[in-house]
Amino acid sequence: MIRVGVLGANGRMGATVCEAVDGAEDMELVATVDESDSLSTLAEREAEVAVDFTHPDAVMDNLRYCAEAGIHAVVGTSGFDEERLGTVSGWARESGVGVLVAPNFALGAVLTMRFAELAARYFDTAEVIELHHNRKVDAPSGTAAHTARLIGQARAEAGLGANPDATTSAMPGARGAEVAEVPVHSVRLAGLVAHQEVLFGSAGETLTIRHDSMDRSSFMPGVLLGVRQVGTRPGLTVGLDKLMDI
Ligand SMILES: NC(=O)C1=CN([C@@H]2O[C@H](COP(=O)(O)OP(=O)(O)OC[C@H]3O[C@@H](n4cnc5c(N)ncnc54)[C@H](OP(=O)(O)O)[C@@H]3O)[C@@H](O)[C@H]2O)C=CC1
Ligand SMILES: O=C(O)C1=N[C@H](C(=O)O)C[C@H](O)C1
Repeated sequence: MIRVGVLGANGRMGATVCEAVDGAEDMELVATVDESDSLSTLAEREAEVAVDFTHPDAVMDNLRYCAEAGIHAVVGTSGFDEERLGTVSGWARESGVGVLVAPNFALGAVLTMRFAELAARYFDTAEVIELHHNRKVDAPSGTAAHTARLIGQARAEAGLGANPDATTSAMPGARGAEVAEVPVHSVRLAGLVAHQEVLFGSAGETLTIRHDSMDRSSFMPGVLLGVRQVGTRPGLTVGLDKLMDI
């Protein structure tokens, strides 16, 4: 049995993770932690793996605690850039724990990112539109930022320059945020869960890759896979694709 603690247990994702861990035959939910609880609960209850779905402002303190306490971590919380990943990688290396940071745990979203990475070199222009529920605190989504970075890297490796774009006059925000020179547009709408479109265009053709999470259960197989494997992967792993052989 893997002893699991959940950080952000009362949140939308945390509550769903608690149910999924409870229902997994090879896991035991030993600790639930929210903002008013002490992180030391994790060590007191001898958690082996902590799952973090909290807030970009909280996740770094949580991960430093887990590394110091020798607890592996599966992280879904957004807000990771290269600097944060470097810091977490250092903590994981020093302590010997495994840390999995996954921008998105839904299988279809992981495939979307991989397909986008493959397609990027073949098209002149690329843009990302992400659509989420209106309670989401950050924009753009971690998934969209990660997708844009993968596209930007693939374009650079293929020797493509910036998106050709004749816009010389635009209202602030009209062309979205730029991540790795890829425009990223964020929609926030009551009723949505998590959705993304990656659009590619060249002369005479476009390619649209779309993924929809209609329910938070879509993230659970990926989270449980992460919990099962993180202890066998010391150091930092970024992206669920590394555990899926794609
Ligand atoms: N990688 C993936 O597949 C997915 C990632 N996410 C990401 O997960 C994160 C959480 O999303 P969601 O569940 O919708 O958000 P919620 O706001 O519903 O949940 C966050 C929870 O974390 C709690 N919290 C805040 N600070 C701390 C802290 N220091 N220690 C412990 N708990 C804390 C909050 O408590 P309180 O409300 O009292 O502040 C709240 O219960 C976001 O960053 C989101 O982008 C979401 C879905 C999928
Ligand atoms: O806040 C959410 O809901 C989600 N957050 C993650 C992100 O920022 O990419 C993953 C998914 O899009 C749902």
